Amino acid sequence: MSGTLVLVRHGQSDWNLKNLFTGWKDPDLTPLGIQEAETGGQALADTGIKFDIAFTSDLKRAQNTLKIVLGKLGQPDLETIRDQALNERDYGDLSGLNKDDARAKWGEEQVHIWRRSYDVPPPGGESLRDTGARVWPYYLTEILPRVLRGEKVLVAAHGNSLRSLVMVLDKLTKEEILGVNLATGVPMVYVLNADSTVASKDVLGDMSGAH
Ligand SMILES: O=C(O)[C@@H](CO)OP(=O)(O)O
Repeated sequence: MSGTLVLVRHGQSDWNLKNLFTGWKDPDLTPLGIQEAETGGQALADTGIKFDIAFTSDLKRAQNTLKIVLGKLGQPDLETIRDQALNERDYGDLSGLNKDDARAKWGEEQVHIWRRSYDVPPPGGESLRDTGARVWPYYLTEILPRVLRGEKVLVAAHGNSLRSLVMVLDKLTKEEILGVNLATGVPMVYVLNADSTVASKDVLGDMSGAH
């Protein structure tokens, strides 16, 4: 039996708009972020999918994205599990700083390494590997068993917490994950085989503008 796993990054947040490192801070969606969640939700609704359960983080930009998507799906009361295991990567001392100011201070390359490398943590924060070390066990114990039972599972979370999952699902190397950026509000539909490998991946939107 194979199940379906849909991953969606939250719509644009207020701090995405202000170009601030966010991490575990808790800004809400902007009007554009609301629109992005609506567009992603509509794209999912158009596939005719009905979910058995949803997961989200402890942060309101992901929770509110999920709420909007579930509204579009006509499943506003779907059972939802919230867990901080799915939170964004903790940006440590960079949280709240402007990304361009950080580039001016530490250099373009260093900031890119902090943002996108696999194993270099930002000062006082989590590397992608550290993030994966909490996301992946949660996925294995709470999410994957349901997918393998044939359920359809929706996960609304964050750019880097989802990159840590995508890295493993798509079998990407440390070098390959450096170039991966997830667009806000664009659902990724994975169908998994019974052995938990990926049978197919369908991206319902445009990832090319993500940065
Ligand atoms: O600020 C953050 O928490 C993340 C996601 O918006 O930023 P980045 O894309 O730089 O990892």
